[in-house]
Amino acid sequence: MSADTEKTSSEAVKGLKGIIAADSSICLVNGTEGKLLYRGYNIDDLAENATFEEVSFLLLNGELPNESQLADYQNELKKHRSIPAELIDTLKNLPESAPPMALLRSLTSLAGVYDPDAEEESYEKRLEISIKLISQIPTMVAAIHRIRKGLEPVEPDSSLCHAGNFMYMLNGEKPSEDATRAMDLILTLHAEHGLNASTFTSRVIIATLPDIYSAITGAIGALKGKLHGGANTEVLKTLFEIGSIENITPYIKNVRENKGKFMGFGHAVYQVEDPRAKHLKELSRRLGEETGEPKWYEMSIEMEKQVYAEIKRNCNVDFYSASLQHYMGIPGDLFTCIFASSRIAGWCAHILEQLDGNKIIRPKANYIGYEERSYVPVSQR
Ligand SMILES: CC(=O)SCCNC(=O)CCNC(=O)[C@H](O)C(C)(C)COP(=O)(O)OP(=O)(O)OC[C@H]1O[C@@H](n2cnc3c(N)ncnc32)[C@H](O)[C@@H]1OP(=O)(O)O
Ligand SMILES: O=C([O-])CC(=O)C(=O)O
Repeated sequence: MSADTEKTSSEAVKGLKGIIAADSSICLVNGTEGKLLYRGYNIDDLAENATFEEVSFLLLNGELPNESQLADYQNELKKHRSIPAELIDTLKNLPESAPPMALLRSLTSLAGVYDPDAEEESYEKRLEISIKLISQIPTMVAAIHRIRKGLEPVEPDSSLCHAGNFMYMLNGEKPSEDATRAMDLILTLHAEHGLNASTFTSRVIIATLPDIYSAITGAIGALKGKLHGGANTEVLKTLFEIGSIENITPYIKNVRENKGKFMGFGHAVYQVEDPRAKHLKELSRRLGEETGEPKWYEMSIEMEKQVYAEIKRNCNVDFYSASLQHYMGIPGDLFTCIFASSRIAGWCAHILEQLDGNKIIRPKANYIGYEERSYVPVSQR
């Protein structure tokens, strides 16, 4: 009998909640204190002071870069920004109606096919592929955004920083300093979060020793789900569906009566406020004022209050990122792709960590099926 078919009395831990599945020095998520550290640095410090270039370097390498390391890293990111023309050609032939995350998942897989280094196994090459992916996922996302709007993709601009260039490739216009900072903050806050579902997926895949593109393609698939990264898209849909503050109470009643879920609320780890939410909330407030459309922010504030009163769950990172990204002119169905453009840094850091002293990840199921039984020929069933 294989391990899976052995009868066992032990019970499965649903969702593997609380199970320690790896040693990791990348990120601490303290769910009772509401504290998040990337490589020991508090997310509040990073949100206020660091750029995504510094944060992604930190996640990959374990330390913040000094000036010359940062300059080299920025140059490397810039060098890799363009994606193969074949990806653009393929994208133009894929259905425009496909969800952007499905397009991103497909393009990432295809990028691996066109990367001559994809199967390289040295640490140096794997680090280079990681940097390439951190650089190119935003280029893919911007191309997806523009092509489905019937526009040509915009070539990257090497005079712009990572976040500024991302905004530029999305909109075709040089972004303001404020818009660049807003994107930088979103990228910093979403970059890493321990063994969440998509990161765990990336580690499970890389542990079988395929190539990094395979692991990232799988991670994008996991992030797409609405219980994970896909929740931000659902939050904006919810706000639009509710439409005004007066409709929040009946909406909540309806969700409860139908045993539904409040998207952007609850968390597998945080029992207190998600430490990232306040940063997104404050920026959403500011942009709501600046755009003269404070309604979505104000509705979010009221939702937060009423949902907490109803289910005693705080909002998570996906909640205020919805109104915020809406104010930034990003369409709702692209939000999860923006999330992926950030979380790629965490995924790659975990992939490199997993490969250092790798062991295949293979838990065991508590078999609850039939005892052994005899095959019955089809004519006798
Ligand atoms: C980047 C991220 O991935 S952050 C999370 C993004 N996802 C969402 O916002 C989707 C809505 N939230 C949820 O579905 C959940 O809170 C999750 C998936 C995030 C966490 O799930 P769990 O770890 O099971 O959380 P928890 O133990 O608190 O949930 C227990 C019960 O509380 C209730 N609950 C938790 N969150 C919610 C919610 N948002 N709305 C309604 N009820 C909820 C449910 O009854 C849940 O049981 P169920 O999942 O069987 O329906
Ligand atoms: O950690 C989790 O379970 C979900 C996640 O990715 C995040 O909150 O950023």
